[in-house]
Amino acid sequence: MSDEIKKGLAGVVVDYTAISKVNPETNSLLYRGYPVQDLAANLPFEAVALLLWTGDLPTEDELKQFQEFERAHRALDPNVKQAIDLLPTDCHPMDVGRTAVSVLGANHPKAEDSSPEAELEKAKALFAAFPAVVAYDQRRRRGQDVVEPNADLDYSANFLWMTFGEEQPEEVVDAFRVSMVLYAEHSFNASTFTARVITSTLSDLHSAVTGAIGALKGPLHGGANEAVMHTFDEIGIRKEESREDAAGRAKAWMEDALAQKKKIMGFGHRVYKNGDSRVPTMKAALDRMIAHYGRDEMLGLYDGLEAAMGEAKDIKPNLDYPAGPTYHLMGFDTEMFTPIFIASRITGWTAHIMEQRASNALIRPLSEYNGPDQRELPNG
Ligand SMILES: CC(=O)SCCNC(=O)CCNC(=O)[C@H](O)C(C)(C)COP(=O)(O)OP(=O)(O)OC[C@H]1O[C@@H](n2cnc3c(N)ncnc32)[C@H](O)[C@@H]1OP(=O)(O)O
Ligand SMILES: O=C([O-])CC(=O)C(=O)O
Repeated sequence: MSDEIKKGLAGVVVDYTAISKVNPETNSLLYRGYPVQDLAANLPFEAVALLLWTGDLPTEDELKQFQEFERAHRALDPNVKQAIDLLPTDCHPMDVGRTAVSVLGANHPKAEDSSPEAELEKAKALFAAFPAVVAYDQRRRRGQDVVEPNADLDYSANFLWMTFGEEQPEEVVDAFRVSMVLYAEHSFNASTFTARVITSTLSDLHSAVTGAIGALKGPLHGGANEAVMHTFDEIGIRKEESREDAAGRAKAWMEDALAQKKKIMGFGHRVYKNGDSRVPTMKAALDRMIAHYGRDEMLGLYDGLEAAMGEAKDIKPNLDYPAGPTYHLMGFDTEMFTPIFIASRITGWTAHIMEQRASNALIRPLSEYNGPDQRELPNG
């Protein structure tokens, strides 16, 4: 292999971006210059979405207008419902999310209009429409009907309302909001890069988001939040177990898994090598949910796995590690975790789609051929 080849584009800088700065040296993440922790502590997710799209925090009026828009566009689209109903209830919910975005694109009157105004409008509409897809998909798998949106509730509270058919306590809504802010944007990760590659061919916004969903599904990327829960399930969640006992079992599980050279989902990161900047904020939200639901044994499992991984390999958790158990405690089915990630990352993806389009160059790297030399057909 040539020295020039960078497998997985590791360490390669391919373009500028003004949307977010991931800094592994200072272990920080800025959205448009603002530390993500500050945004998560202070702002509704709708304001963070506007920040990512426009580059600036919205004024009170701009936020209010967007919140009204979001409320007006959040009901499950009848075309989308029809398409979802054709899909088996045992397919992966990421397939449902991918299909829903594709259907929304095919039905959008400005699907082929890539002016900045049309792109922003499409991004906002997708942001508003997607929670109903996740909510309905979880419900139909449980044999339940659609829950109509509740116009008294903001984005995060309504997401939970449409999923569970009940208003959730403030601290649960807040932990969910925090997760949405933290998942929104992370520079040139695999799914965002996918969206930018698709956009670079001058394809449309919904195609780029559909492709990004495909990239997010994999367990090396967004699918890890679901995989973390499978680990917890494999170890066994025993309600009422003491934190210490749960931690002991988790530690033993991890030592065994590492001895078998298994890759443990929810740990490690391509860019952060000394811990993910978002984990402390998400872990604090998880701690609040553990206290709220009285589920100390979950903390034992969490701590036991983290400690054993740290001792054996010094590899730190990534955002998916605390996010998975948080969504579990809230009552989401495990396979819905990555679709929730879509709902959040739609903001980052669409901001990157607009940025790519504004300063486009076709993304088309080179490869070094290592197949057989030129040869002739047997009867040539
Ligand atoms: C929101 C997100 O998308 S965050 C990422 C979510 N993904 C996961 O949690 C999946 C699990 N983690 C991983 O597979 C990796 O850490 C990745 C894909 C995220 C990053 O991978 P890379 O930067 O390519 O690092 P790479 O996979 O080469 O790992 C370097 C070394 O650490 C080890 N390692 C890294 N992560 C893990 C892990 N989760 N479990 C066990 N070993 C690991 C690798 O086996 C490798 O060891 P080696 O040098 O002895 O072969
Ligand atoms: O940056 C990455 O490679 C993956 C990640 O953490 C994200 O997309 O949030």
